[in-house]
Amino acid sequence: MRVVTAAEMKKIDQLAVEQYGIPGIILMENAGLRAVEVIESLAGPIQGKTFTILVGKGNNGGDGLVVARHLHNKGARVKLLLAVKPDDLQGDARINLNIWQKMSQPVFQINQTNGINVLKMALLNTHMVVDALFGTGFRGRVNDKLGQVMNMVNASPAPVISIDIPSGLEADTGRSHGPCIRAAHTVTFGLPKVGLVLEPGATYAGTLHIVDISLPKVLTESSEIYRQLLTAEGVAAWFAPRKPDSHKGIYGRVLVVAGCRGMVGAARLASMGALRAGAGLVTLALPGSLQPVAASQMDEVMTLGLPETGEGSLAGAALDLILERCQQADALVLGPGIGTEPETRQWVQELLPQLALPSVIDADGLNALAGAAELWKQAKAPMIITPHPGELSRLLNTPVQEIQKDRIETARDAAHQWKLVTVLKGAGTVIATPDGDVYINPTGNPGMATGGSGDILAGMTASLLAQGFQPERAAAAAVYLHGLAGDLAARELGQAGMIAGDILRYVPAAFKSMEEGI
Ligand SMILES: NC(=O)C1=CN([C@@H]2O[C@H](COP(=O)(O)OP(=O)(O)OC[C@H]3O[C@@H](n4cnc5c(N)ncnc54)[C@H](O)[C@@H]3O)[C@@H](O)[C@H]2O)[C@@H](O)CC1
Ligand SMILES: [K+]
Repeated sequence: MRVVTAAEMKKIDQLAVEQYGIPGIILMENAGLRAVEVIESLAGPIQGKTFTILVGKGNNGGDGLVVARHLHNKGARVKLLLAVKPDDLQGDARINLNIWQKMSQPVFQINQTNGINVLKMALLNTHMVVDALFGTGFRGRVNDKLGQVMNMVNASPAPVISIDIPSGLEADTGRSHGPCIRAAHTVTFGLPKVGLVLEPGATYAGTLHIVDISLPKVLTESSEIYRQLLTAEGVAAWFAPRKPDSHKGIYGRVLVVAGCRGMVGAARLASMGALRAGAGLVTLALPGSLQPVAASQMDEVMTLGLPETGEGSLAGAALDLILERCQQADALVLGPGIGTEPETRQWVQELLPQLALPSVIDADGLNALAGAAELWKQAKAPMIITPHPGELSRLLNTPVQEIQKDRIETARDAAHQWKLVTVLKGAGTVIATPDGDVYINPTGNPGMATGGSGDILAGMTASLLAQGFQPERAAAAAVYLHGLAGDLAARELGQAGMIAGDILRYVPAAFKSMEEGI
């Protein structure tokens, strides 16, 4: 599903009206009706319930007026508060205000002297607050009076449902520059807006309901919109069912080059991540002295001990052996826990241009390339890099704050510049392709900010590469399923106490949940 900026959504709305002849007021009516359906699904029968509806002057307010009318018709008590003077409303929003007034329904104005008191009383006795103050046309910050209103609504115990986007939120960034509604639910129209899927906007929006308002599919599926939200259906469609006459050779061989003294766990987690994501065979290549312990911990993974330095990291002498093993593998994971010795940096830089199999470069593999990222351009096969903001900061020589300011465009630039799939980890992981497409991941939770979580992802990604996935799909599907495994683990165990091993244990359940979620 595509994810749009405010300008892109506005253009789609405009084309729907001007090119396809769908009257704007029909779109508004559909928006309001769909919002009422969501409200009904959350609140149960509407008859006799009380709703407080906050209405702004733009089309978002117009949607709120449609909601008010239908809730009233279904027997609700509706308290409608306007943030502006009635005469400030124009166009379709004005038409809907007129209809509401002709139905002899009262309109309260927040700006009148007793406006705040009316709101205070309303909030004491309401089942739900409908926030239709601002939509995608919002810019900057609200004035103090509206700020006070928003703070009162946020402090009220009644659940808030935001229309299209929480008021006060910037649709293009997911940030707010002042007070902002914190919704329990958001009903958004046609397509999700960027600000609803990036943090902190995603948290402000609560549960997201994406509803159809009859916009033509050619507009909502236009390939001009380069951002997509990963969904269970979308990801599941990339997987073919296992053939009855399967054998392990079909599901690919993964070579994991990982681990050093003190970081054998990273190697283990990456290897097990590859197996849990379905690879047929996984071989772990690691410093020779660590082989016995790794082998004793994992029955299902083959191990290969390689020459090591005095400090217990893979030595330069391992390079040829790694290249030899690469010839027997379908995909490679390079980097988890290989350490940061200068010798490591050297052999990684030598290895990279010689790689001829699809590879995932992670963790210390990335650190070894800080200042030498251009080497990627010499690789002979597709590559995926999986940096967290700190690692990308070292690769780009850009401060972390700059990267976090615009995660989508930063990842997109990196993917374009280096011609490889770039997975920028963190809340709302972004997967960018060299062609300029971007996937945004909605799964995952703060409990996954725990050592070893990324090693599992690297293994899962290589696993899908080995199973024949195109690099961008391997990366996107692995990120989605890894996050889902984390969500399932958190649901069972809580965020604070879960560890990487728990994420690993829930990877099979994540696959199952994705398949069943269709
Ligand atoms: N055909 C369409 O365009 C449709 C639009 N829809 C709704 O329309 C919304 C977009 O409508 P609009 O473009 O009218 O935008 P909004 O409804 O977000 O309202 C913007 C209004 O608020 C004012 N404003 C912006 N920032 C402000 C600030 N900081 N303080 C005070 N006032 C501020 C603007 O000057 C403008 O008058 C969508 O979010 C959606 O809810 C839906 O009705 C479906 C159809
Ligand atoms: K809103």
